[in-house]
Amino acid sequence: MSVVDFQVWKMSGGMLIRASCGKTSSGSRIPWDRFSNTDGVATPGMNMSAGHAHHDHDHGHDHDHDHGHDHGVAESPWRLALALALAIAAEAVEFAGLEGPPWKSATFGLAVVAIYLSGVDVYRLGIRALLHFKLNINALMSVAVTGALAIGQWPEAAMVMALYSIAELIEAKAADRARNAIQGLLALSPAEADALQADGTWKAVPAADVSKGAVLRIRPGERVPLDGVVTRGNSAINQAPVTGESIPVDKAPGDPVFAGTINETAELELRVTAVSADTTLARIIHAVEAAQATRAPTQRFVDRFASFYTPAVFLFAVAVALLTPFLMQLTWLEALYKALVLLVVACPCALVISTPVTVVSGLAAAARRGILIKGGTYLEEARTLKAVALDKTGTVTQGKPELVEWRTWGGADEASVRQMAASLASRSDHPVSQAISAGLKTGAREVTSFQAIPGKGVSGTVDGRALTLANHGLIHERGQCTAELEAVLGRHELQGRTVTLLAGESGVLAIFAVADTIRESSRQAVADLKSLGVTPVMLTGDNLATAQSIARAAGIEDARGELLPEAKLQAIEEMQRRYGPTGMAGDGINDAPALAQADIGFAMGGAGTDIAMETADVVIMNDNLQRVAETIRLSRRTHAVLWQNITLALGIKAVFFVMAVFGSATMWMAVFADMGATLLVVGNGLRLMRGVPEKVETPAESMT
Ligand SMILES: Nc1ncnc2c1ncn2[C@@H]1O[C@H](COP(=O)(O)OP(=O)(O)OP(=O)(O)O)[C@@H](O)[C@H]1O
Ligand SMILES: [Zn+2]
Repeated sequence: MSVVDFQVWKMSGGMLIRASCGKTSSGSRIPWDRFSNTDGVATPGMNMSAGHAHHDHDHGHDHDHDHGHDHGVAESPWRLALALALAIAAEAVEFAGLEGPPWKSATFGLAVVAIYLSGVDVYRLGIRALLHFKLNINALMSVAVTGALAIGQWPEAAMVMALYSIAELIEAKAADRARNAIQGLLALSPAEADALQADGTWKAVPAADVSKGAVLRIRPGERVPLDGVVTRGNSAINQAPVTGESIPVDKAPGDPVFAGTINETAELELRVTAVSADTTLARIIHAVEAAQATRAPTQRFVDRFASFYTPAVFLFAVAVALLTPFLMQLTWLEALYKALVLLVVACPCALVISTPVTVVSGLAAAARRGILIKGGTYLEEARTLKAVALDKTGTVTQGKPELVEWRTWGGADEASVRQMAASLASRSDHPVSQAISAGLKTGAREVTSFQAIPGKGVSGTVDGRALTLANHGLIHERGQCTAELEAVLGRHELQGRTVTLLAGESGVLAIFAVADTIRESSRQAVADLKSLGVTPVMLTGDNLATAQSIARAAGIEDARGELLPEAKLQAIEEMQRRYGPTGMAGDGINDAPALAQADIGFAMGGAGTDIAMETADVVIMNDNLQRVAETIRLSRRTHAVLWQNITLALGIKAVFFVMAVFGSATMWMAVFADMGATLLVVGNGLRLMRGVPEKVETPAESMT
C-alpha cells in the first residue's frame, strides 16, 4: 500500500459491515450509525440488473442507495415474541383440526396480527426494493409471506415472518457485539483526569478538556486518561490494553505512557502529549473502525455469489410454479407452495452475514493484542506470506545503540578528536550519530557546510577542518583505508558492532564502535516465523559482517547488509520472485519504500516513525516482532473460519433446496434452518474474538 493509498483508505467513508442481513439494529450509536444506513436495498450485487452486479467494491457504499433514510423503530424483542406466540397459536388452531368459519377467521386473524407485529419493516423495505426493481432479502420475504397468505397457508406465513424477524434481531445483536469489542477499548481510558491547576492545586476535570502540556496525577490502581511523558515518580504500568503485553512495564521520568493503561504500583505525574481525540488508543480504534470499510477478498466473493444466487433461485422458483404442474403432476396450489419454499431458501442471510462478522472479530482480536490491521484484506492475506524481511535497527534490535568503545587512530590528539566527532555527530539524528554524540559527552562546536550522506554518514567543517564521520564503505572509497584498520574493524563487526570512522583530509582520526542490543523477543519471533513455514531475512544499511553477527544471534540465516533504501526495495522484489508473497517489518523513514513494496508491511508502532506507520498495512504497537507471526496465525484462523462458515451456510441451503424441490420441506422449516445457520456462522465468527492462539501451529496444521 502506498502513502497515497493510505490517504484514500483513511478517507473511504462508508462502512460496509451491515448490522444484519435484512434490516438494521436499533441500538447503533456513533460512529456505528454510519453502518445503519445500509438497509436491505443497498446490499451490493443483490439487485437484478446485470449492470450492478459488479460494483467497485472499494466504494464506501452503493450509489443507488437511498441516503439519509430514517429507519423508524426496529421491532422490540417483546413485539417479536408476541408475534411468534400468535403464529404458534395459529398453527395450533389449524393443527387441532378445528373446523368452521369462526376457527378459520381466528387462524387468519392471529396470522395477520403476527405478520403485522413482526413484518412491518420487512414489508416496507421489501416493497421499496421491488419498486426499484431490486431483489433483496426483504423483497423475497415479502413475496413469500404474501404468497403464503394468498394460497391460504396463514399460520405458515405468520411463522415465516416471525422467525425471520427474530433471526434478524439476534443477528444484529451478535454483529453489535463484534463492533462493541472495538468501541469497548475506548471506554478503557477514564473520562476524568486529575489535573494540576494554576494555583498549584489538583482538580478532576473532563479528560476531553485537557490540553497538551497539562500536568496530570495518576494514583496507583487508576487508568491513565491521556498519553503523556512521566515527569515525576516511578511505577509499573500495565500496558495490555494498548500493546497487548500483559507484563507490567517500569516507568520513570522521561518515559512515555499511553491512555488506557493501568498504573499499578505508585503515584505518577505526567505531562500530556496528546489530547483525547489523538491518543494512541484513540488512533488504534479509529484505524480499526476504518479498516472495516474495506472489503476483504472473501467478502467480495460472497457478495458476487449472492448476486447471482438469489436471482437464480428466484427464477427457478418461478419456473417451479409454472412447470411442475405439468412435469410432476402437481396441483397449481402445490406448485405455488413449492415455489414459495424455494423463495425462503433463496434468502442468503447466513452467507452474507458470516463474512463481515468473522472479519470484524478478527480485527478486534488483533486490536486487543496491540496489532492494528488496516483492512480485512491484510487480515485475510497475511496467511499467504512465504517470507518476511526484517529491518535490523529498531526491529530486530532495540534501536537504541550505545557507544561501547572508541579510540584515536594514527596518533591524533584525543581531546580534539573527541570535540570534532561530537560536533558532527550532534548535528544528525541518525541513531548511530546520536549514540556517538551521547557517548562522547562533550560540548559541540560550530559545524559549517554540514551534509548528511544517506546510508553512509555525515560530513562538515569544524574549526576550518573538513571532516567526515562515516562507515567503513565511504572511508574505503575515499582511499583512506588500510589493512591494519580493516583488521580492527573486523573484530568489532564480528561482535555485531557498527563501526564509524572519523576522517580528515589526511586520513582516519578515530574509530567508534556502537552496539545495539537485540530485542529479547526477536529470537522467539524468528523461531515462530520458521515454524509457520515463513522464511525470515534480515535487511540493513549496516555493514554485512555486523548484520550477520546480529542475524546469527536472532536465528536468521539470511542477512543482507550495506543496503541503501532503494536496495531494500529491490531486495523485497527479489524475495517476492524467489519465495512468493513477502512481508516486511521495519520502522524507519528509509524503510517506507520497502514497506510499500511488500505484500504486507508491518511497522513497529512504539519506536517507529510516522511515515513508516502510515505506509504500513499493519502497525505493531508494542514493537514485539512476535506479533508478525501472530498476525499470520490469526489470518490462517480467520481464513479457516470464513470457509467453515461459507460451507455451512451453503450446505444448509443445498439440503433445503433439494428438499424443497422434492416436496419434503415446509416454509417454516426453511426459515428455521436459515435462522439456525445464521446463528451458527455468527457464533463461529465471534469465536475469533476470544483471542489469538498462543500456540504455534505446525505448517502442516495450518494448511487447512
Ligand atoms: N548520520 C549518520 N551518522 C553516522 N553513521 C551513519 C549515518 N548515516 C548512515 N550511517 C552509517 O551508514 C550505515 C547505514 O545507514 P542506514 O541509515 O542506511 O541504515 P540503518 O538505519 O543504520 O540500519 P537499518 O537499515 O538496519 O535500519 C549505518 O549503519 C551507519 O554506519
Ligand atoms: Zn576498507
